[in-house]
Amino acid sequence: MYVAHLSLTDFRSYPQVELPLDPGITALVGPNGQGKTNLVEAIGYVATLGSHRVPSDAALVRAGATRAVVRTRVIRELDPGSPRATLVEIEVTPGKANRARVNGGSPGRARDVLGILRTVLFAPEDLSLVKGDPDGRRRFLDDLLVQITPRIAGVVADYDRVLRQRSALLKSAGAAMRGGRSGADLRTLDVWDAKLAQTGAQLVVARRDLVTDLAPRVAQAYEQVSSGQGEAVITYKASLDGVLGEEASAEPATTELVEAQLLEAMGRLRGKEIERGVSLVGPHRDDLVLTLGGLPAKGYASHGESWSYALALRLASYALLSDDTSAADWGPDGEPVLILDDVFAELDTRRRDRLAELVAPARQVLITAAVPGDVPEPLAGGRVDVMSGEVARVL
Ligand SMILES: Nc1ncnc2c1ncn2[C@@H]1O[C@H](COP(=O)(O)OP(=O)(O)OP(=O)(O)O)[C@@H](O)[C@H]1O
Repeated sequence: MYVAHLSLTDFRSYPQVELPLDPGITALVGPNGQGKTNLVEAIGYVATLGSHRVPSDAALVRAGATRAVVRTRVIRELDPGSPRATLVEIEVTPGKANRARVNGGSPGRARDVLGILRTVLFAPEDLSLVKGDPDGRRRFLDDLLVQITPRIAGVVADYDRVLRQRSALLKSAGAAMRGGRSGADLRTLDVWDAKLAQTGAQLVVARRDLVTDLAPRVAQAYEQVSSGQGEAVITYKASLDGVLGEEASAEPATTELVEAQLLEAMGRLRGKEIERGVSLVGPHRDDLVLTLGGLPAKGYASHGESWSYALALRLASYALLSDDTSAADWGPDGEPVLILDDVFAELDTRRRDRLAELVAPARQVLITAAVPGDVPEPLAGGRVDVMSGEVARVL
């Protein structure tokens, strides 16, 4: 698939901009702060309903405006030689539920457009996948899951809601106990335990399966990027195992089994959870463990190795999505749009050339760079200059 057109209204620095795009390679080039990343961020938003730079939507709306609109025309080839265009329009209104329209139809839930466009975006922020806290790695897994199986977005949203409500209840149960009262809160807690176990189990199983599929691709991508220096191994570490012991994940992870395990773990932790007012077990406490040559990447890997690892995670995601022939909701041609935001300036020449070689054959690659010379020769395809909110194709 590829994006044939991007149109933005009041998104980031752009009051209005139109950007026609071709398949193949496009480098968006211009000095710092001119709006290159804003363009690719918008394309990534259509695929994931999130920004790779900020956790909430507020900064995406142009200062002074109340809502932003992102429109893309996505082309997907259902059969060779028969491309189909889908127009996706998302209205971003911070503080309210975002709305989306497909092919000019009536507005619906934004979540319903997930699966139409797939992207894999690699950016300097990805270094935190290796060096940062587990929440970034959990989001990495969930974003990828949603691109493969869009309905998982509903499970993630349900889990977050249940988690918030259960935590509130744990706090009030703790306060009641300290005040010498008990009763109603504990009975209600049983209901929320069941809900947390039910939605949490779906997420844990989906993530574990995803990591199983991703692991060999990460190992291969790391080897390619680093020219065979060090073995990259990824594993899913469930917080359940910390409560029930490693044998909890020894059996094949069916949803029913994990649901029962989560319930048992919550039962064991109840006193502690009430005391602390937080949910201590479940996918919100899990992690994706990254090791390099048998050592944890976080804390041991060098800066360059951490970069290669982050890149390997993205290239592996790209390979997985490209190989996934179920291709979300509407047929084949699921190869995602590959976005490389500001990355070449950060890589040494060897890694730069290696990356260029690996991504050059992709269906559509969008690159941002402040200096044209940072874009390696094999990727010097189409160029768009970005300057003061204007975009101009360089012929
Ligand atoms: N919500 C917003 N409203 C108005 N302007 C914004 C908003 N968010 C970001 N900007 C502006 O957008 C510009 C940054 O754009 P962007 O990050 O796309 O730059 P860039 O061309 O990728 O730069 P660099 O090469 O430094 O990465 C900044 O000038 C910033 O002030």
